[in-house]
Amino acid sequence: MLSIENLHAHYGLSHVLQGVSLQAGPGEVVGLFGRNGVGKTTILKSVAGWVPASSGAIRFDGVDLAGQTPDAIARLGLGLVPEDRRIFPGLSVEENLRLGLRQCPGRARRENEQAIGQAFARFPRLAERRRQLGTTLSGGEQQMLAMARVMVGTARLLLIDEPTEGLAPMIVDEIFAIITELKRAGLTILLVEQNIHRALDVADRFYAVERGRITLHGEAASPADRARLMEMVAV
Ligand SMILES: Nc1ncnc2c1ncn2[C@@H]1O[C@H](COP(=O)(O)OP(=O)(O)OP(=O)(O)O)[C@@H](O)[C@H]1O
Repeated sequence: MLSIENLHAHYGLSHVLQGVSLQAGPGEVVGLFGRNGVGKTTILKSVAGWVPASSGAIRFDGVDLAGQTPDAIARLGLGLVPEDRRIFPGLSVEENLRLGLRQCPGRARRENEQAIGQAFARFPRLAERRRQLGTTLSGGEQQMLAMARVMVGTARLLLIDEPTEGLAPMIVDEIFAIITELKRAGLTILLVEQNIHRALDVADRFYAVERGRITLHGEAASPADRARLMEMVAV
C-alpha cells in the first residue's frame, strides 16, 4: 500500500533523511519510533508532500507521489494528522471539521453530510462544541478534531504524528481507543508516538529511526524485537 524506497530529504543544507526505506501493507498499523530530532516527522511530511524528497521513491498503491502537491496526495487517500494539530483558531469546530471534506470534491453532498454526522456521533464532545471556536477546545479535544477531520474525508492511510503529546492519561487512553477503532475499520496507519509501549500494543510492526536512517524493524508482538527497540531508544 505504502512503499518508501531510499528516501532522502533536506532542510536547506541539513541532510535530514538519509535513505529511509519502509513499507506499510493494507490494514497495518506501523509504529515509527526514535529519539527527538531523528527525522520521524519529516518522514510523515515527505509522504504527505509537505516536505519535498531530494531523491528516492514514495509509492501509494503503486502511484508515484514525487512532485505531487499535498492536496493531490490527500485526494489519493492519504491523511496527515500533524503534531501541532492545525486547528484554525478563527473557525468553529464544525467549520474545522468540514475542511476535511475538501479532500473528496467529487463526493455526493449526502455522503459528505453522512460523514460529518458519523464524526459527531463518534466524538460527542465535538458535537456539543460544534459552534465554539477551535481554540476553546482542550488539547485532547483538538487532537480528536484533527483526527475527525481526516476521517470525514476518504483517507485510507493515516499518518499520525505524536497524537498523545501533552495529554492527560485519561485522554491518552481515549486517543489509543480511537486508533484501535480506526485499525478495526481497516485503515492503514503510520504512527509516530513517544509512548512506545502503548503504541506497540496497537501496532503490527515497527521501525526505529536514528539520524535519518531506519536502523531496526520488527514485529510488535515479538518480545525479542521489542527488547531490541527499547534498548535502542533508551536514553
Ligand atoms: N522546517 C525545518 N527547517 C529546518 N530544520 C528542520 C525543520 N524541521 C525539522 N528540522 C530539523 O530536522 C531534524 C529532524 O526533525 P523531525 O521533526 O523530522 O524529527 P523527529 O524525529 O520527528 O523529532 P521530534 O520527536 O522532536 O518531533 C531535526 O534536527 C530538526 O531540528
